[in-house]
Amino acid sequence: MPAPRIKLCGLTDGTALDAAIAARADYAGFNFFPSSPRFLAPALAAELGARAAGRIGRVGVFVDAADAAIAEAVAAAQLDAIQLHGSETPQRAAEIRNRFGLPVWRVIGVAKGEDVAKAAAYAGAADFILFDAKTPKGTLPGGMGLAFDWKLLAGLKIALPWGLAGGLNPANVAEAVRLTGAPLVDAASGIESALGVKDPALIAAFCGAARA
Ligand SMILES: O=C(O)c1ccccc1N[C@@H]1O[C@H](COP(=O)(O)O)[C@@H](O)[C@H]1O
Repeated sequence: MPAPRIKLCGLTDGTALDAAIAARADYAGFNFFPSSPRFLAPALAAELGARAAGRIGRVGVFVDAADAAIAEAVAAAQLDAIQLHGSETPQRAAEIRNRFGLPVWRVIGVAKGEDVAKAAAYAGAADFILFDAKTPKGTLPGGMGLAFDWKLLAGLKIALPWGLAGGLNPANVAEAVRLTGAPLVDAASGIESALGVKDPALIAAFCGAARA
């Protein structure tokens, strides 16, 4: 099984970004959801986006965002892809893809087997599916460190490239990859020493374990 690609999400400072690049992560996630503890304001997004250029892919995370907010972030951070982590329909995902000319990653929240099947509706509308744990109502839609039952992805048949998120950390990512065969893994809180504070040692450990 080839090693998975790695996305490290919610980077908010140059030290964490440099650690992600040094650990050979494939994507840096920049969070543009204002309620997130990992929210990145446009001025800092511009700085990190420029620092990342040509060294790591830049993925912007949005939750039911308006076009104007997406446009501002795309321009500031020079995004390479747009991750939709809200309740965006296939129609809205396709509209965003057409409007911004960037690959769209659609997140599917999983609690039960039937949730996994919802990914099929995004064929032709999104470019990539990211399965993440469904979070409790009234909380953040992601970045909560919650995992779902990875066995729900057993025998997955899907027309789009896909990845796994939700509660991944240096201690469990190897097992998650072994059980699911995920071609990409994504972590936010599992590489932090405190809420919203990325830890370079955990970043290195996560990338090493994901590839082990
Ligand atoms: O990280 C956040 O704060 C966040 C807020 C709103 C939507 C998505 C968010 N993060 C995404 O959720 C996954 C899983 O997070 P975790 O590893 O379980 O903490 C993360 O990789 C981001 O893509």
